[in-house]
Amino acid sequence: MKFVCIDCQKEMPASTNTFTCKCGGLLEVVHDFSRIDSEQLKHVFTQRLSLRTTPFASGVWRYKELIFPELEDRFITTKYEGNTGLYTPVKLQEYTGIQQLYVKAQSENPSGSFKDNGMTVAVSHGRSLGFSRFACSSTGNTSSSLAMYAALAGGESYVYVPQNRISQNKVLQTLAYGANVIRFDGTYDDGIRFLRDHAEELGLYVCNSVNPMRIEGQKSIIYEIAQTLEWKLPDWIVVPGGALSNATALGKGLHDLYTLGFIDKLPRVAIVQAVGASPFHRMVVQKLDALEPELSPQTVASALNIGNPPSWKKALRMIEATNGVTIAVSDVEILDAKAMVDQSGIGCEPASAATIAGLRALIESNVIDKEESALCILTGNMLKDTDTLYQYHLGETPGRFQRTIQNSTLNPSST
Ligand SMILES: Cc1ncc(COP(=O)(O)O)c(C=O)c1O
Ligand SMILES: N[C@@H](CCOP(=O)(O)O)C(=O)O
Repeated sequence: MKFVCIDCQKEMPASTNTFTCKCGGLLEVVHDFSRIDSEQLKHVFTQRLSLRTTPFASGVWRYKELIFPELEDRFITTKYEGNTGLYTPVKLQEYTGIQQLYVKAQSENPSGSFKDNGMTVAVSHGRSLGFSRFACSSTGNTSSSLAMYAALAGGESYVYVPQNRISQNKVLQTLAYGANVIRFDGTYDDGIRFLRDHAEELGLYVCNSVNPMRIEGQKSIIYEIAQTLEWKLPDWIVVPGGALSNATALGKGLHDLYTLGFIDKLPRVAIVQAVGASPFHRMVVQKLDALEPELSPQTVASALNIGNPPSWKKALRMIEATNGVTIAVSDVEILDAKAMVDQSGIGCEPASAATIAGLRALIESNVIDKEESALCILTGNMLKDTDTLYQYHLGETPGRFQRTIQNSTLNPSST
């Protein structure tokens, strides 16, 4: 395993805490899979499904050979993440208009979001390099996940969170896990810039998705989906787009599965952004040469409040490789889709529901045919942002699927 710069192709050992090449490009992990026997490995992955308490019971470390084969098991910090539910909710099928719909509930991860798939690998990599101080810039989910794994590893976490437009619940979850929470006036993008410039001098191991080990962990999401579906993926995979780590990891995982012969066809991918934070979508539809950052991203889906997604080049490569598409949806569309996800019994936070809103819009505009099959990745838990829930159902936020609380005198005739 080595790190390779995606811009100048310079190679470096994977035993480094520097995730940006001298030329400014992001690094990615390159494995040597030439000695892998895919059929035998499939068998091993199936056997590990029945494990309960070894690291291989994790839905990430089950695939260790494809993620971080060199890691000594004593460095693995795991909460048995992954192994999340794959559902086929009729309500969402009807709402989006597609005939076959799957949703993958990464919200069922231990800290409540998809970040755990990546964080277990980043923290384990950091530990193997001798780090015990971990850091991130975050809108709240990365920080909750990092705080949880750092605590589990007996280390310390330093998390930089924007003062405004993020969910209080996520900050509290982070704090409660014991993190050092540093609030600042700015956005996720400013925090990333700060860590890029200062993490090394502060002795901090950076756990954001600029760290290629995060991406290695997150690609297990598509491995797990493929294994559950007996290595046959739906026609479309739909992911939300903020910093674009989901999109990047999905691209890398699909590439692995296809080149190793685990799947014989690549699905198409749709990335859904929020209208108020959609620089990647704008770049794709306007065929711009480079991403033009959005200086003041603003969406109710606070996890998507990212104006300068670091991984845009990796995500673009994935869109090209899968003949993918991008779309932006409004806050109202996101909140109505979220209400439908919640009322289907699965539940998710606003950023995740962007996938359902996006799928619905792509079907309405005939980009996706309703006869095709699709899978939406639901990235975060519905209790991650109760302020937005309150505002939608009991406050002033417009929408179509509000529920009300009835007052009662506990008289049976009132039910
Ligand atoms: C719940 C949730 N959904 C979606 C996203 C956006 O995903 P990505 O940054 O990988 O594009 C985030 C934040 O990254 C998130 O926390
Ligand atoms: N929504 C994210 C922001 C992106 O973070 P990264 O870990 O992909 O760099 C968060 O939860 O902080």
